[in-house]
Amino acid sequence: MEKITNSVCNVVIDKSYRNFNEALSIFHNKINYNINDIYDEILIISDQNVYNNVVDELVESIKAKFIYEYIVMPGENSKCLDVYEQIMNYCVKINLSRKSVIIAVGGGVVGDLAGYIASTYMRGIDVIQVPTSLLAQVDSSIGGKTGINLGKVKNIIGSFYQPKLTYINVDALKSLPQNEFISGMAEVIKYSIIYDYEFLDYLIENSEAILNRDNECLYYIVKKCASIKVEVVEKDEKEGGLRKILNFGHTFGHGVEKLCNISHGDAVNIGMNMAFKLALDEKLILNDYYEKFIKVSNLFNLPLNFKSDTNDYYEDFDNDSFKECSLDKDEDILINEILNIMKSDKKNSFGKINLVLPVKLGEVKIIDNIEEEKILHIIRKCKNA
Ligand SMILES: O=C(O)C(=O)C[C@@H](O)[C@H](O)[C@H](O)COP(=O)(O)O
Ligand SMILES: [Zn+2]
Repeated sequence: MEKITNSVCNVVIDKSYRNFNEALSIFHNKINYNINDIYDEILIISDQNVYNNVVDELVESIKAKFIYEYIVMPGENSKCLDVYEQIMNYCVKINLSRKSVIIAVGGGVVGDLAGYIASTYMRGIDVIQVPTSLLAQVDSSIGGKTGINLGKVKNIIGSFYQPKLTYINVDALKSLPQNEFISGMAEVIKYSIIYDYEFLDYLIENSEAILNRDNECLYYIVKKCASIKVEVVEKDEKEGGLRKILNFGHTFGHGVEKLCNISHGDAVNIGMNMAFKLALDEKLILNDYYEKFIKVSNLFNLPLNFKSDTNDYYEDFDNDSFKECSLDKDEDILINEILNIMKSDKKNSFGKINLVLPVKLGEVKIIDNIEEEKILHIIRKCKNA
């Protein structure tokens, strides 16, 4: 069991769920900790996929007297106001109090949703994150970003609300479907580009072992990413400046994610590719660095370009005339819509799009003066024919 902690974040990395109570006791300064003395009720929020694999084992190790479960449908659609309201009603029904705790067991969707419920129920009750996907273990369960989507706008409703504890069982990664694991690797690669160039070499050299989910490699990458994240979050908890680097690939990525129905990690990788291309055009980096990004993306089978499913896309428009557009026009509408989503990004202010671009090996910078035409050009270049 490994503890990564500072004034803002409390993270424990483990290899099973057996030490959950011990991990929690560290942060409550108690010995022989009994969860029933601290919390009157526990609500576990999870999704159907995770529930079948993980929840029983965890519940057994928690040994709580009053434990409830709320299981949502897997997938991004659960991060919405309707599901939020349903869970809030459930919290009221079971009498969750200010001395209760919500435990989020699952991937990014469950963590963001449960975190937001905890931060708003009775003006805030404790939340513990138990991330089970790679993406959640290395990123979304740490640092206190919570949120839900509103229509096509990702995480536009939310709060900064730190979990009491993020308890990571690396062994849970063994049972993930391969596409989900790979998608999480995009966030792992992100850390190497924003903070630790040597880590990029590690990922390239160990790609096979990582893909085979070698125990040591998994532990190493989760620890490395979690350590970077807690360091950045401690310095800038509310994303006034430095924390924006964790959003590398996300400004472009959120647009693609929403319009093309792809996973968060895949969209982030495409978004990072766009940011690299723009940095090249702006002569901020050399081609060799970009080639290395392409190499690592290929090794992990991560996408660099997006394909649009125009049928899905047009379902959201009332105006029938869109459906009669020529292919070129269709594409232009889609590309402009990605730009519109980028304009609603939370990093922006004073009408300027803030982009996180690579500027040196393992270093990125926030740049806010790129003309829209250049951004559109990059989006166009990354659209598969
Ligand atoms: O923790 C952060 O800060 C991040 O930006 C991490 C991102 O990987 C994560 O996807 C985050 O939820 C995106 O946040 P948003 O502020 O762009 O909605
Ligand atoms: Zn992300």
